Amino acid sequence: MSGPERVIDPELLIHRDATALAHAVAARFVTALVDAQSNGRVAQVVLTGGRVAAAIYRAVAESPASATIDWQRVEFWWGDERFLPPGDPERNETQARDALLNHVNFDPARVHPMPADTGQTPEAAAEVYATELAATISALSDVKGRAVPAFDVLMLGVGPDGHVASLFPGYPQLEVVDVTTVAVHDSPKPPPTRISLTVPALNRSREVWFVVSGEDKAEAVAEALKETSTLPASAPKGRNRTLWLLDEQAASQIQ
Ligand SMILES: O=C(O)[C@H](O)[C@@H](O)[C@H](O)[C@H](O)COP(=O)(O)O
Repeated sequence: MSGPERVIDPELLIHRDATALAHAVAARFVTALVDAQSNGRVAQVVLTGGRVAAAIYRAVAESPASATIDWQRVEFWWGDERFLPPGDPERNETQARDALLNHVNFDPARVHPMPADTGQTPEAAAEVYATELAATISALSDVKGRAVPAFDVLMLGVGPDGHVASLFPGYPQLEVVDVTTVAVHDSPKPPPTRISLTVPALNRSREVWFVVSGEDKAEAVAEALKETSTLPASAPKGRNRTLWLLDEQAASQIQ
């Protein structure tokens, strides 16, 4: 029986604007990967979709410091995906390849996109991903039997409704705890069909980074930071650190 998990208070870092945020998170991302690799690990990162994430990926690709990363020893996962045909420009995988992966010397065997729609159901695709993920976040545990983090950095955008990945307020997937990956139908954010990691899977990371920009997110950010919040964005917590990486607009309603 594992003891109570330490409660990690969220840390807020507020940046002048979206551009400053993207470059600051890119610098943090580079450092986190270099630190993981300096500990002899393959750096395990979980990417997300959205405009803020895309700006961060571009800033990483443009950063001279990213040359200090051994990109062959970075393993890429996704926190969620739009269930669309392979190569669809709306897929988070396509966005990440265009903005980052196609500019670095990654190891294809270490890039794990969520399955595209090739005729199977999103449920079957979610199961395929859960199996692929299991090899990495299987029953790894420490000497006291506690599950240990599988990821070094897990990045999450936040929607105006407080969604993260493809876990939306009031949707049943938010409560799922017995599997790591689920299908989502009728998403309020188009496109409607998606695949998402569940909260327990999102929580298997040393660090969880919420990357949020814009006035339209300010209410969701302020709400998610309340102890009593039930928003999806209030659920993911890093084992070591939970960072809210914000610009001033997104932080403007925090009490
Ligand atoms: O597939 C998606 O759409 C994303 O995973 C989603 O969770 C996104 O990160 C947020 O909606 C924030 O998006 P923006 O950064 O574009 O506001």
